[in-house]
Amino acid sequence: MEGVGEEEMEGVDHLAHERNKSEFDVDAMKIVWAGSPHAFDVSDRISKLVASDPGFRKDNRSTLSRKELFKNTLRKAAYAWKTIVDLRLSEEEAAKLRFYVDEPAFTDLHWGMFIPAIKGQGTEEQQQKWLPLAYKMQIIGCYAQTELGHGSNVQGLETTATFDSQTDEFIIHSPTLTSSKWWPGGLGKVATHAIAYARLIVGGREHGVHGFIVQLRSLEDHSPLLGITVGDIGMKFGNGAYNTMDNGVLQFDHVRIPRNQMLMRVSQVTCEGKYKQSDVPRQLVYGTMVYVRQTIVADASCALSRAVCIATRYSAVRRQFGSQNGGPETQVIDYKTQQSRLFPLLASAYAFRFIGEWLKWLYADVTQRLQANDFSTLPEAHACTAGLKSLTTTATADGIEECRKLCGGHGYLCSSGLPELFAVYVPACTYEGDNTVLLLQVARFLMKTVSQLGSRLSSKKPVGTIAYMTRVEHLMQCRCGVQRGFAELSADLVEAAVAHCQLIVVSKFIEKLQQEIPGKGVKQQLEVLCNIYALFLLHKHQGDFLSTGCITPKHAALANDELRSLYSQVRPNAIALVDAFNYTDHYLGSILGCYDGNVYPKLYEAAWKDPLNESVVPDGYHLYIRPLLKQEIRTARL
Ligand SMILES: CC/C=C\C/C=C\C/C=C\C/C=C\CCCCC(=O)SCCNC(=O)CCNC(=O)[C@H](O)C(C)(C)COP(=O)(O)OP(=O)(O)OC[C@H]1O[C@@H](n2cnc3c(N)ncnc32)[C@H](O)[C@@H]1OP(=O)(O)O
Ligand SMILES: Cc1cc2nc3c(=O)[nH]c(=O)nc-3n(C[C@H](O)[C@H](O)[C@H](O)COP(=O)(O)OP(=O)(O)OC[C@H]3O[C@@H](n4cnc5c(N)ncnc54)[C@H](O)[C@@H]3O)c2cc1C
Repeated sequence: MEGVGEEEMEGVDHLAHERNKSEFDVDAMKIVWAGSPHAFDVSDRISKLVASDPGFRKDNRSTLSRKELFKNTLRKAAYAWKTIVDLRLSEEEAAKLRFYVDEPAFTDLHWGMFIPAIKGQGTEEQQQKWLPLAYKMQIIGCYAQTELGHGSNVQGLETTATFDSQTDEFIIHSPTLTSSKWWPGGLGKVATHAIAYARLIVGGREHGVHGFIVQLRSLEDHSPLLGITVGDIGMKFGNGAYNTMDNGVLQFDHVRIPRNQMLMRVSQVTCEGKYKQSDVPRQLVYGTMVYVRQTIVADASCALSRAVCIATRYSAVRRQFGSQNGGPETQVIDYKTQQSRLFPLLASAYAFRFIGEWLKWLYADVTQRLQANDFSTLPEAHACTAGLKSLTTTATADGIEECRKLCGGHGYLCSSGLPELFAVYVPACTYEGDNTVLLLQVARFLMKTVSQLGSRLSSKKPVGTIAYMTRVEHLMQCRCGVQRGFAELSADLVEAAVAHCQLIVVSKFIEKLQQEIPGKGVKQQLEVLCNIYALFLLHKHQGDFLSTGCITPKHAALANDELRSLYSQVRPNAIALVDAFNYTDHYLGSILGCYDGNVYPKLYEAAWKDPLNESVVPDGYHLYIRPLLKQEIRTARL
């Protein structure tokens, strides 16, 4: 291009000088981030497959209407399914392909909730009947629990399921407006079936909330079945964002289903109308939520790492102030304020990755125990998944917004990828359990644990976390010691719950570093990030730590000094640490975060593609602006 300097030419890696500073083996770190060489291979291969296929294009979303956007999402979902079938992708590869397509869609709930609910709460017979249909996508399911009037309070759900022993059926009914199912993803326009949660009534007696498989639409022409009223609940936060998902509203008008469509692993109703509760905790009916919460923690590390990758690369590209004798201005990544905002988020992305790995292990362990009717770790699994889902999604949503601000004005452009990432991600603080409500569950678990174990919550933590453990115990003692009710102290107890979850994240990061971690300099980099995560939180909450007496103001000052030193150690490795996420430019969807750092020409080129620039004189000029300019409207009545 004429007049284009070397610094703006395509094909040049404008971040090469940054990559050359790296002090560790980036390829080895890619394996650590992916979880294993196999996981890296699958992830790398599938992400490139998606990035190279025009059928998965996503750069035009912000210019589509809601109906065009939704139809495009259906096209992509069908295209993804065809790709999976044609290429005979494994379940793992297929899940990765849906992840890298990167568009909220009904498939999230079909694969992420409908199928797990049947696997977790269905009998063997029910699994054998419904799972093959669901795996082949011959039925499309959603998870219909939340209602217009109740979401957090599951036991307050109003939909009824009344057993009719004459016909061996359940009658599913929405008795009130507030009992309308409201929010389930995929429900509005696509799902043919739902796992619907309703109050079970047998012989005039209520037995609490249970799950039922209900067909919603004809498999012939997709029309809603008799007694089913279903639709979309309307536009949501942001323009494109989550509006690719048909979150729906559903009302049942005395819909009849066979008795064998009640999920009966936890409880049963016999054809004689006898209600039987298996000798398993009724909370297993909540099992799908526990499963999704642990996947959401892993998803938090993905979302936060995307935002941090964009902000880190752009912070290395962007120069502002500091020019000496006409030389280049200073890279904003070299400002200590930029580092003190960005690097704790980089450390958090890695911390959440590892806690997500541990939580996946914990969930698998509790699932295995449940199969042997060992329910001993269910309360801890619930508290951990609830608390870590709350902690990581809050930190990630706040972190994505901070990354947008770290990119200055250009961070506010859709082409930065950050507004869309925030808009799609932020409901994670609400769905699968409002984050405060979930922390109250953790607080309840801590109260019970303290009352059972006395002051020491657990001695099973690495030495480096003594301060964190003491902080939790101190916060709990301050609350439990006071003779006031849980409700009165709930705001304080939630703080203790957050402290407990932060203790878990720090201790699992330290445990991760006790493992064999191959690659030159890799473990050293992770140790730096672990220390940043732990010391940043200690600095942020130093009031708590000082009040325990286990650190002094001098310790707090030393911790802050150490943080600055750690930021300096990260600085030369920052670009390599985000390269280790191995995201394609397609998946990042960000000009500011593009791999080659050639930002300005891409920003400029993208601007002219906006539909508003299809004409140099905008529609409306002659009708509204020209009269204004010509003052022909002076007499017009405004
Ligand atoms: C789709 C996902 C795909 C992939 C995932 C990857 C990334 C994510 C990306 C996108 C996600 C896509 C779409 C979003 C999907 C969102 C779907 C939803 O939102 S589904 C609806 C979610 N709804 C909730 O989470 C409701 C929250 N409320 C509750 O869980 C409960 O009401 C409550 C708050 C726990 C209260 O329960 P309850 O009223 O029964 O009573 P108690 O508090 O007294 O508890 C009694 C007793 O039970 C224990 N307990 C409670 N819950 C559980 C549990 N889940 N497991 C085990 N034990 C539980 C509790 O501790 C008490 O024990 P006790 O103290 O008595 O010993
Ligand atoms: C994008 C999106 C997708 C969703 N997908 C699905 C889906 O597929 N299937 C499905 O079933 N649902 C879905 N939901 C619904 C979601 O699960 C609920 O919105 C969520 O559980 C929160 O419940 P709520 O809306 O009733 O909030 P509420 O509980 O009404 O929360 C409102 C406020 O009240 C506070 N509050 C509530 N109870 C207490 C308490 N006991 N103590 C202190 N404070 C309290 C909360 O902290 C919050 O500040 C989705 C929601 C969203 C936003």
